[in-house]
Amino acid sequence: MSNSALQFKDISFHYKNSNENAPEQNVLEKLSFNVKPGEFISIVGPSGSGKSTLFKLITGLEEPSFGDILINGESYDNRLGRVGYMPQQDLLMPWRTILSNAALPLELKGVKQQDAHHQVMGLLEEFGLKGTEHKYPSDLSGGMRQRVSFLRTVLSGSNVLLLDEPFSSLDAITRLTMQEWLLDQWEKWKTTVLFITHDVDEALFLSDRIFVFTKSPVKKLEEVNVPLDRPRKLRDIHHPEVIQLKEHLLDQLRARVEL
Ligand SMILES: Nc1ncnc2c1ncn2[C@@H]1O[C@H](COP(=O)(O)OP(=O)(O)OP(=O)(O)O)[C@@H](O)[C@H]1O
Repeated sequence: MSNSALQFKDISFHYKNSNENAPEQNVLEKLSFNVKPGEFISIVGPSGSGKSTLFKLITGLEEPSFGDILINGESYDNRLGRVGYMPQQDLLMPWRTILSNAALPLELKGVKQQDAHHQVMGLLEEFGLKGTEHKYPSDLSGGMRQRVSFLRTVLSGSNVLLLDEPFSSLDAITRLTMQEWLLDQWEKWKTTVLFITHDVDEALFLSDRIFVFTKSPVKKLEEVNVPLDRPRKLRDIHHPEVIQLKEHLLDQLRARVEL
């Protein structure tokens, strides 16, 4: 097994400009980093700093202008479908039951509907969704819908999951419950997670490392290691060392916003 779940080697990227005479502005420039299997990485940075662009490159929706992206040590001509992606909004289909929503990635991979449903039924309890199989998305709370969305992402079968601000639309209490729930799930499935968030507390509670996008274009990755053991409790982020780290992160982010 490769000791890298995701590797960026000298990645540069710019969006094509509709005005051919305008200079091309790199969003990422010769960016390199390595994520080890099983790591939980959060990405924080102000609006427009390139977080979503990073995800678009990993999923293969965009191609780098230079450099190489490796998933589990391999470089692919087409990365689409190689990683699991969970968007900010759950994107569940309102006309499909929870069972058939969750089974969708399996069916897309060619698994027979009956087998896909059987597999999902075996997982609903573990995802805190027991008894919801015949309900519709509108019958569920926001937190439960995000659990279905996460189940769907896990069923993509990839060991690398990209989660794009998955809890940002939830109320504060549900959000905290979901953060603890996500850590339990991550420990259970032993996946590698990249998690975009605007919430520094959330990043500190969840992550092994935090990537901070401060300068544009993103060249060298600013990163911090979170000095907390696992399993974690929410109160752990009030540890003096973590509070100091939070101040440091906020200073970095403020410096960028004031540019
Ligand atoms: N499709 C596109 N075409 C041209 N420029 C784009 C496109 N998408 C994003 N950009 C630009 O690329 C830069 C990075 O944008 P990106 O969406 O990656 O930032 P972000 O950190 O995810 O922001 P947010 O937190 O608001 O989602 C910004 O300057 C943005 O305007």
